[in-house]
Amino acid sequence: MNILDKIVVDKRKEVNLRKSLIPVSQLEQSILFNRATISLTSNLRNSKSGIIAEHKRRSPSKSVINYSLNVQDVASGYENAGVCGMSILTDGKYFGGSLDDLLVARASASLPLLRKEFIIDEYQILEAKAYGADVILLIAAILTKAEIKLFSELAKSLNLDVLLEVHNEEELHKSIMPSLDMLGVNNRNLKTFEVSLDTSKQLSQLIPDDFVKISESGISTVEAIKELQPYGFKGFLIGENFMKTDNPGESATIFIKDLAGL
Ligand SMILES: O=C(O)c1ccccc1NCC(=O)[C@H](O)[C@H](O)COP(=O)(O)O
Repeated sequence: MNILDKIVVDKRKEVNLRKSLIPVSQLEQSILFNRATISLTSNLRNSKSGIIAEHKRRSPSKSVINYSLNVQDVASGYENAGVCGMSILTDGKYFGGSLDDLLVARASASLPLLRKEFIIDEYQILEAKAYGADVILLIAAILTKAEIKLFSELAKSLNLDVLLEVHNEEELHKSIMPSLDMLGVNNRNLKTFEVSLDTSKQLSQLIPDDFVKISESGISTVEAIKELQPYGFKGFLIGENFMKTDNPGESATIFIKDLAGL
């Protein structure tokens, strides 16, 4: 079993429990459920930096990253830095996150918010909307083609953007469909946890131009972004590099200024 398999086993139990505690009708009554969403896809198309900054307390690859920050400060710091969007890990067991983190970020910043979650059930997409997300992540490695279609079409019907994540060519081939907005290549090998930008570079040429391309994981320098931009990447998802510091917003500000050559 690789780490994704383990996460999915736990996630199925968690989602079943959540469904038994909070019915869909209650999610639909959330005051956020009918809010107008903000498009990360449009922000990325019009941005020079393309930075999507993540809130990430811990991870399977790095263990503890930072438990001493509050989401409100991180979200407003990222917004002041000028990032295009914010990613919020809502998984508790492996990443130390929660749906409350998403709610607090929603109240603290007007950025497009990505619910970074291991989505295996339509219920989690309704949760994402009810807790203030603008974008959902679908991970090709844990979904069938039929599930990708069903989940992405549900998300679009709720005006949520859809980011589909792949690790290899096979996942990419089964996933391409019009109900996706963005295609993300994850540079982290989930068997070894090694990261290589070559994964993004190799898969980039197979991604049709209709989708905004995002490179995810292991990005810690401005040079890495400059290396990836010629391959057509418009978005760069950065977690640990900002979150390991005392002030992720300030780190993102310095990073974005460096990138712009200021
Ligand atoms: O980060 C991990 O260890 C991890 C392990 C298993 C599944 C997913 C994982 N990370 C989720 C992410 O996609 C990253 O948090 C995101 O791309 C940012 O990565 P980084 O900049 O390297 O923190």
